[in-house]
Parts: sequence; structure tokens; C-alpha cells
Amino acid sequence: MIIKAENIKKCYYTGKEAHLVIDDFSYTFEEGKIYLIKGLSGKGKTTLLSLLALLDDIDGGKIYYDNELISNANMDKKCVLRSKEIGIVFQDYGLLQELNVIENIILGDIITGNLSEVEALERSDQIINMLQISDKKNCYPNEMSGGQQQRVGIARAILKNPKIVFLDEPTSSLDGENTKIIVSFIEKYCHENKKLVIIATHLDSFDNIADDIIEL
Ligand SMILES: Nc1ncnc2c1ncn2[C@@H]1O[C@H](COP(=O)(O)OP(=O)(O)OP(=O)(O)O)[C@@H](O)[C@H]1O
Repeated sequence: MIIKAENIKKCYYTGKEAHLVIDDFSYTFEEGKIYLIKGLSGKGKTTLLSLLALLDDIDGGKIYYDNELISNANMDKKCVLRSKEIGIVFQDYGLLQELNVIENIILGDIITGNLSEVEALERSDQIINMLQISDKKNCYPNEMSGGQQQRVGIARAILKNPKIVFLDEPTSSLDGENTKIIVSFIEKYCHENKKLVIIATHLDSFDNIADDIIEL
């Protein structure tokens, strides 16, 4: 999947005042590559990620997925794309506290029908093994470290084998060891499976594996 952003803009309104956060951003993201969106806090990294991931609407410009103009599509079409082709890893992990690791990973894709329970369990077993959290499979989020919870978030995002993965500050609160595990996993996942990976970060953890770095 290729994402093309053409002159995209995003404004936030506080009262009557408009703040232009993304101003005329253009870029083409290609499959099989890892891109970093970098910049200081408040520069608009999360905003840009959520526009490209179709979580929020642009105020100007165009977004194409594989040459199809998608920014004008209706909500249903965007939801289907997000559900089938896009995996998102959120900055705050976004895990459900009442569910254990396996349930957190598989439930969404079983509910949406992306995977059968058998497929989901089989794939989640492989993924948590690669991410080195197999011993935590029955734990609840509050029984795990930040690095372990982040890996659960990654496992959940890639369970359905999406073509595109967005990660928002995936290593911001992690130590060196956890960062290393996540960086090498992301590199392998992207390059071996020809996925498009877009990472918003203010850190240098991914610099060595990035195909391009976009400074905001
Ligand atoms: N929903 C919103 N309503 C109004 N302003 C917003 C909203 N979301 C973000 N902003 C503003 O837009 C700007 C960019 O925010 P964004 O979260 O995209 O930056 P960021 O680069 O990801 O920052 P950080 O590294 O701190 O996460 C900030 O000034 C922020 O205050």
C-alpha cells in the first residue's frame, strides 16, 4: 500500500482562534519502508499520524491510498480500511484493563470478523513469542511494565497482518533493552513482510532502521 499526501492541512480551533498545525504537507510513503515523523513536542506528529491513518479529517489537500482518493471517502469506507489494512499503536498503549494480554490482542479482530478465534490465537502465540512476552499471556495490563504493555499494543496492531502500521512514540517511556526489542521487531516485520511503517517520535531510537526521516 502506498500513501500519498498532497498539500494537506489541519487546523484546531480554540474559541474563534484557528491554529494551523499541519500546513501544506506533501509526501509519498511507499510499501516495504519505515518512515519517521520527527519534531519537538507540539509540532504536530500525532496530528499528522491521525490524518494519515484516517482517524481525523483534513481541512485541505488530499490523501490517496494506492492512487485512490481516500480523504473524501465516507466514514464507512474509512472504517473498513482502518479495520482491514491499518494497525495503530497508540502512545498510551490503549489496553483494556479488564482483559488479559491474549484477550487484549485478539478481541478486536474476532469481533470485526478479520480472524477466526483459532486463527487469532495461533497468530497471537507466534507474535508474542517474537516480542518476548509469551510468559505474560495471562497477565493483566496493571501487572506489566510499560515496555511489556507497549509490546502488547504492537501485537494487537499487527495481529490481522495489516498493510500499514502507525506507531505513535512507541519507545518514549522505555528503557534501552525494551527499546532494542521493539526496534528490531519493527525492522524485521516491515522488511520481511513489505509493510509500510510510519512512526512518530521525538527520539533517535529508530534512526538507524529508517528509510527516511521527515522533520516537522
Ligand atoms: N484536539 C485538539 N484541539 C486543539 N488543539 C490540539 C488538539 N490536538 C492537538 N492540538 C494542538 O496541536 C499541536 C500539535 O499537537 P500534536 O499532539 O499533534 O503534537 P506532537 O508533535 O505529537 O506532540 P507530542 O510530542 O507532545 O506528542 C499542539 O499545539 C496541540 O496543543
